[in-house]
Amino acid sequence: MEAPPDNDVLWARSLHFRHPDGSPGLAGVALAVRDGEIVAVTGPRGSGKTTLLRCLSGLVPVRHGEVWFNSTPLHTLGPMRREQLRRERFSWIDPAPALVPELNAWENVALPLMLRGVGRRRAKVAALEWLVRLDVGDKCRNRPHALQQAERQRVSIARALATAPTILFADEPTAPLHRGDRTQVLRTLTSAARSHGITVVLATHDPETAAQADRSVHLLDGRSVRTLHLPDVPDTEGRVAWSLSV
Ligand SMILES: Nc1ncnc2c1ncn2[C@@H]1O[C@H](COP(=O)(O)OP(=O)(O)OP(=O)(O)O)[C@@H](O)[C@H]1O
Repeated sequence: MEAPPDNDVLWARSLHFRHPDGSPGLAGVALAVRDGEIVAVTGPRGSGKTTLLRCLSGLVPVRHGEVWFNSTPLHTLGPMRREQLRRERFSWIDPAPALVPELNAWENVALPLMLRGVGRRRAKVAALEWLVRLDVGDKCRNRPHALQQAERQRVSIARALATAPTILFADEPTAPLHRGDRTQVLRTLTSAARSHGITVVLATHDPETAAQADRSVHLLDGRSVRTLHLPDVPDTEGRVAWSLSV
C-alpha cells in the first residue's frame, strides 16, 4: 500500500462502491485534491456525486479501492476511528439543512465548537460572527422552525465553516436558496474557505456553481471522465466537447 503524494490532502484510487441493495454507485474513480483547493464534483443527476462525497468523507466504508486523508488510509479504519476523524477534521453540508430543532441559530452553529472543547462564551462569539457573515446575524435567536428554508441553509453553512475543518464536503450546498442568492452565498463560502485554508469538495450539477471552484471533476455513471473543450470548430454546432473515460 503506497501513500499518496505529500501535497494531496485527499486522494482516492480505484474507488468502487455498491449500495446495500446492490445498485452500482461508483465504478473505479480516481481523484487527487491538493491542500486548500476548491474542487467541484460535477455530473448529471444520479451520476454518483453524493456517493463519492460520502466515500471520501468516511461516511460510508470503502471496501474496494483506497481513500487517503493525508497519510491516513481511510479505507482501513474502523467505524469509531472514521467517526472521530470526521468529527475532528471534516465538515459536511447537505442539500437540505439539518439543524437541531431545540437549539436556536447561534446555538446550532456553536454546538460543534463546544463539542470540540471550546467554552460557551467563545463559541457564541464565533457563531455570531459566522452568522453575520452569512447574512443571518439578525436571526441568531430564532429556532429552525422560525426560519425560512434558505435561512436554515445559511445557518448550516455557518456551522460547517465555524470549526475551520481541514476539508469541507458540500453536497449541493446552495440547492435550497433562491437563484439570486446562490452566487452571493457561494462566494461567501469559497472566500471563507480560501481565507481559512479550508479544502472544499463541492458536489453540484449546476455549471455556475462549478465555475466558482478551482477545478472540476466530472462524473458519469459512477466514473470520472475528462471533458476536453476543443477550440472553435467552424460548423453550425459551435464548440464541441468530448468526454473520455479516464
Ligand atoms: N441508498 C441507495 N440505495 C440504492 N441506490 C442508491 C442509493 N443512493 C443512491 N443510489 C443510486 O446510486 C446512483 C448514484 O446516486 P448519487 O445520489 O450518488 O448521485 P448524484 O450524482 O449525487 O445525484 P443527484 O444529483 O440526484 O443528487 C443513482 O443511480 C442512485 O439512484
